[in-house]
Amino acid sequence: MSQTTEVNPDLVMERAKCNFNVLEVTHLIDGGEQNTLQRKKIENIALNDGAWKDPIGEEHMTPKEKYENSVRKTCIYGSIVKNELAELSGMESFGMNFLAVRRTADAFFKEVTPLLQQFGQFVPTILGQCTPEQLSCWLPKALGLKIIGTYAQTELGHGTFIRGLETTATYDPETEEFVLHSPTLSSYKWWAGGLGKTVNYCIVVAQLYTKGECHGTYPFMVPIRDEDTHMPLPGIKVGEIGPKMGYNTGDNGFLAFNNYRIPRENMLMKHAQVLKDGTYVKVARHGKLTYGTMVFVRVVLVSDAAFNLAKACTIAVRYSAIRRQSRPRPEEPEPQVLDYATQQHKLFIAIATAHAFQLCSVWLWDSYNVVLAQMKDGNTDTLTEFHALSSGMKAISTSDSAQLIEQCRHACGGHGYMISSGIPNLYNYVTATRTLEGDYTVLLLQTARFLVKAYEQAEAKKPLTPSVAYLAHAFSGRKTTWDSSPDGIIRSFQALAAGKIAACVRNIRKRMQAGLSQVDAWEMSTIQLVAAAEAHSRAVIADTYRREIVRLTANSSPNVKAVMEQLTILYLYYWALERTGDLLMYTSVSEKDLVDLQEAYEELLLKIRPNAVGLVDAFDLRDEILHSTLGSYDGRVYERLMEEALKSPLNKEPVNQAHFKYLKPLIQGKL
Ligand SMILES: CCCCCCCC/C=C\CCCCCCCCCCC/C=C/C(=O)SCCNC(=O)CCNC(=O)[C@H](O)C(C)(C)COP(=O)(O)OP(=O)(O)OC[C@H]1O[C@@H](n2cnc3c(N)ncnc32)[C@H](O)[C@@H]1OP(=O)(O)O
Ligand SMILES: Cc1cc2nc3c(=O)[nH]c(=O)nc-3n(C[C@H](O)[C@H](O)[C@H](O)COP(=O)(O)OP(=O)(O)OC[C@H]3O[C@@H](n4cnc5c(N)ncnc54)[C@H](O)[C@@H]3O)c2cc1C
Repeated sequence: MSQTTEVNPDLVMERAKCNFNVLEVTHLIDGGEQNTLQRKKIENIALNDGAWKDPIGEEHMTPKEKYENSVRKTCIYGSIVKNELAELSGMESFGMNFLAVRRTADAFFKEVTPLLQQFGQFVPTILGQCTPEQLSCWLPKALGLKIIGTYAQTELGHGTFIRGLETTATYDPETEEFVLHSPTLSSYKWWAGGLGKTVNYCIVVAQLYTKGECHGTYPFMVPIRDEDTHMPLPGIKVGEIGPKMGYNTGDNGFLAFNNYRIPRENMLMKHAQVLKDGTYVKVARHGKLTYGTMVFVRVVLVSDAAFNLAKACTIAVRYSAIRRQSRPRPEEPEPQVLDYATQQHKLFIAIATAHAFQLCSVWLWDSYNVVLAQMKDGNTDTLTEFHALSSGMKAISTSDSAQLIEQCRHACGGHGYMISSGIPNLYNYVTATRTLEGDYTVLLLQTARFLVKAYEQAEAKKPLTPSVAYLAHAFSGRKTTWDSSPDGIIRSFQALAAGKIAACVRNIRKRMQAGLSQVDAWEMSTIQLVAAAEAHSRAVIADTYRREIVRLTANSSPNVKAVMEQLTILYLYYWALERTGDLLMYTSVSEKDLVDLQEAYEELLLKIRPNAVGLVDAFDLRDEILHSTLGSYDGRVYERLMEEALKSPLNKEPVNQAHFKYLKPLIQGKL
């Protein structure tokens, strides 16, 4: 935690008020004291020297300067953390070092590094899609940054619908090569991070053709730039796609092929092979194993959502503690805005949600490792459920985080709109994660597919997998009894998920009986299917959060236990109150129960209030990582805002030339 000599007196007072051991909660969030120590060690090594600091604020740079500055910092950061990056050589070991490296990277990059995809997708695809020989050839090069790569799947015309990709990879047995071709403008690869200017290699997803037959999409390792001159290779057209809402230091690019040849060995052949004579051999037992990188990144994005939300609430809570506004009691000074119940309503759910997503991400990661281990033994049975689970969690966590980060901006009033508050960059980053790696709606519809099948299993009294075991109770014919205990509320969330899934199934059947095809009946029901998948995912998140907190605080000190319990209950009450209509429909909840619940929620806000600053301090986010005038540990908000204002290039001269060039002639009536 960064310390300065002068700390805003309101923050000093808040920290004195906090009744729990902040460090104990930090350990809990990090997954143990050892992890905290290791994270801090990496942060200290990376951040204590400062050579990476921006010469001028990045927001004042041109796009070209921003990009070049980001590459500069990437190289400094890469040299500092190269040992930690090597840890990636086994996906299972994606542990604390990797998370600490990802977290510390944010001190260097307010937006993103052009090498994000090198570690977020390129290396994971090599790990997940290569044969052992390919792995030993490419993995050391990628980890050692001898080759720099990205993952180019999305095209101008298709992102969601992978089977609709148009880029072709046609095998030529004469030369034992694949010929990559982009037949149309819509087939141009589009979006891949780092592709515009940075990478020299690219994993390209293309339709595989051999012996005149198309076998679907597969990944190919494709050199696109000369390893010495960095010039695009003949047959390659590559460039950057232009300014975006965020990710502007990430040089997302486009790429097209003109009958471009690569050796046969460059098809990533873990799941299917093309033999020298062009024979296609399918190895995988599950049809979607080539989608593996997406599953991996979706899991990572849940932890990313938690981390970025933690940053936003640290900023907004600290700022709300030092910001004083209005005078409800004329005889008293202006209160801290954090004392307003409406402000607490905006912010405490953000803290609880950051905890919920953090714990769910660890649980999801552990479940993923179980699935990977089973797949190593040839068993892909659990992949479908895991795909449904990770799709739903990715959709909800990225979407809720973006919305809550925006809520944190609202909580910071006008100053939250300043780039220097740190919140706009956070929002721009996180809101993109709702779309990338599978759009929100599209992923929830994947979850819904699984839920409808699970419902049919339950109906037929067949065994159910753990995440949908609650469906077994969906056929009692009675409404679930409302009970405002934590377990009772979770049961109600499950009941309303079950009720919504049942309604979808009924609707689909009714529409099919009325003569619609299965596809049309499904399509007509998709609004409800998305709502059902959302309800299911929320029930899983609420249940996991509650279970994990109970488990992790079993030996905690009483005050830590109490405040963690308060946050989980706040989370449950908040979502119950957000879904009162659904609860009335699917449970026995009464009007009085809901009035009581609202009152209990408001009382809970008051209980959490004295610990609010302590709770965000426990996220232990260094000022360098927060990049915020409003959220620094010392709370010197107004001084920092003024310092940043003075850095504006417009303040470098007393009068701007535009005055003489345009305004003066206008004022003088000469225009
Ligand atoms: C030098 C030092 C510098 C250091 C700096 C380092 C700092 C950083 C450190 C570390 C990095 C950490 C990383 C952090 C964060 C990572 C961010 C990375 C950036 C990401 C940028 C974005 C990238 C992208 O977006 S890549 C493109 C992603 N694209 C998509 O996601 C497309 C979405 N579409 C789909 O997934 C599919 O098309 C579909 C699922 C919607 C439909 O597929 P389709 O084939 O049509 O399937 P369908 O016929 O509908 O059948 C569905 C059945 O298939 C099953 N199924 C579908 N998908 C899967 C799956 N993945 N797994 C298993 N099963 C699947 C499904 O269940 C259906 O089964 P059923 O039985 O038939 O019902
Ligand atoms: C910042 C950023 C970085 C990216 N990085 C990469 C990268 O490195 N590599 C890469 O390959 N790609 C990358 N992408 C692309 C990303 O994966 C796609 O944008 C994403 O998968 C969404 O696909 P789309 O753009 O085709 O959206 P579309 O599918 O065109 O979505 C448009 C709308 O249609 C809806 N829709 C689409 N299909 C359906 C359906 N079946 N049912 C109901 N509604 C539907 C969606 O919900 C959405 O509202 C990146 C994107 C962004 C924004």
